[in-house]
Amino acid sequence: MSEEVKEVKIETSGKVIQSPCGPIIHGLEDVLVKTTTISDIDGKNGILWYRGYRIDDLAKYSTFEEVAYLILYGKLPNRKELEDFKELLASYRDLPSEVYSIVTTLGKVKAHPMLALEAGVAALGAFDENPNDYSKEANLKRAVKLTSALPIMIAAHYRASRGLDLVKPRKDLSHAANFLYMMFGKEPDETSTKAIDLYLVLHIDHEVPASTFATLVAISTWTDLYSAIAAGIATLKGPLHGGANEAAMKQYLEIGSPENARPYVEKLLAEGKRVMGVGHRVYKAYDPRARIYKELVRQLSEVKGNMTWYRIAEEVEKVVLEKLAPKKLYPNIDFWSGIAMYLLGIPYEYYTPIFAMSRVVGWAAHAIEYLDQHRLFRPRACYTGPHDVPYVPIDKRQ
Ligand SMILES: CC(=O)SCCNC(=O)CCNC(=O)[C@H](O)C(C)(C)COP(=O)(O)OP(=O)(O)OC[C@H]1O[C@@H](n2cnc3c(N)ncnc32)[C@H](O)[C@@H]1OP(=O)(O)O
Ligand SMILES: O=C([O-])CC(=O)C(=O)O
Repeated sequence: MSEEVKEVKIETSGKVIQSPCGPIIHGLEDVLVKTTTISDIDGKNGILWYRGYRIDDLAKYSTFEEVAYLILYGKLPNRKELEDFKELLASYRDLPSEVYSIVTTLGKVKAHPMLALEAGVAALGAFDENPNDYSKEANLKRAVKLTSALPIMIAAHYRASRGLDLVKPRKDLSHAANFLYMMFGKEPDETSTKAIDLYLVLHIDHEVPASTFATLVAISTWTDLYSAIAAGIATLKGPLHGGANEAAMKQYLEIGSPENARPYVEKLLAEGKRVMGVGHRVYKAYDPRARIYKELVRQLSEVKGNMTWYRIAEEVEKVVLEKLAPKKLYPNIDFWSGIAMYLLGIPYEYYTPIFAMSRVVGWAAHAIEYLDQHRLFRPRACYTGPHDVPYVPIDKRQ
């Protein structure tokens, strides 16, 4: 930024707190931190683009591998590029035994799998072949390696937590199918694979949410990509962000039947609590990913012969549209996504890790992009405590 810029006026439609030092843009709402060509959101109209392509088109016609290529390399692959990329991803389907050991140990003690992912990704950094190579090429290679590594870690944690033998990855399956294969030890059917694949396509990137910002803050210090991704995972875990998919499913389980949905939500709102899977910092309309995935959940529920969870969510949605839509609060992707995972037999603590398994691509792409326009993130806080307090020796303190 130019040294001549002395005064900057930041426009925000968000909440501003007046502090003794000046206005604080609460939660950095609407504050721009970088330029990007990776993804864009029209929050007013509920539209999402990856590299200029509408999410609706990519969801309909592309697989996770194609979209991951798009996010990382900036263009949709042709057939040859796609085959090569799939081969590359498959060639990295392995973990050092020490990393397996860390992840499975955390599985055995029933640690949350997001903690295992944080630890596993950081540990993987210890095995980097060229830790001092910070080039774009080296980081892109790491991004692909990490994309292959996360599903292995999640499945290893799941199996260890249940006392099951590990299932080694297969190189001949798609990213989504291999994940389900490692989880359950059998080749998945097409419907289940599609449910995971679409979940991955819809979660791959979302401009600069809290987790991507955490990744950017970390990479802005010139730390390594593994550490920056671990920061993203740590931040995604919270229930106001990625952890909302787990929280939303727990909400449906607590509701238990479609008839209980209305009184449950009305009581929640009367107590000033939040409906999980609802609301968004940027979308002031229905989240386009939620709209797409809702339809998959409906179809999957029919195939599985279990409409209960879809019906419960539908009833919750009715109350939300009635009572919260006037405040521009609508269902987000986390409202629907957990139900599909539940129908696939995946326990709820794995829903956010599966989100991370996709978002790792977006985190890495944003970190790599930011290194080209790099400046250290270092904001200020307005200190409101006292100064020059007289020092009291320990024996004289009250
Ligand atoms: C993949 C993702 O990360 S998507 C987001 C996933 N998170 C969730 O689903 C958790 C539930 N949702 C929320 O907590 C919020 O909507 C967030 C955190 C996502 C966004 O919140 P913010 O932009 O910070 O909005 P903020 O917290 O200022 O809320 C604005 C108003 O809406 C209300 N509100 C926001 N979300 C909800 C909700 N889910 N249920 C009920 N009321 C809500 C707040 O109480 C507040 O009301 P007030 O102005 O009367 O005090
Ligand atoms: O954009 C956000 O704040 C959260 C979100 O939906 C995502 O990360 O997918």
